[in-house]
Amino acid sequence: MLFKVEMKVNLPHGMPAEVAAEIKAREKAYAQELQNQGKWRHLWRVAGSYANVSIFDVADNTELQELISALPLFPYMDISVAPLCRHPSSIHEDDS
Ligand SMILES: O=C(O)CC1=CCC(=O)O1
Repeated sequence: MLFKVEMKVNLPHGMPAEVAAEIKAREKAYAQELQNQGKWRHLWRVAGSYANVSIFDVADNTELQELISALPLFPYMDISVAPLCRHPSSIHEDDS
């Protein structure tokens, strides 16, 4: 199942820089692991914002919840999720 996931990062202003850097490093490693597994298909920065738009390819809602809630930045993000299905006008046969 494909899901569009929008994540907006809101780190506390008082968070020490080294703590933020350590969380971001763990976030990057985890995100790249999921991309290598094919579960995090797209990861795009929203220009001008500390936010991303992502496409996840997972078995079901439960797997998505497990993956997202394990993100190191999870406590500091506003996240919205939308399920996707194939558009009838799409020419890309792998859109499923
Ligand atoms: O910077 C972000 O948008 C949050 C994030 C998600 C995966 C990652 O490496 O950073």
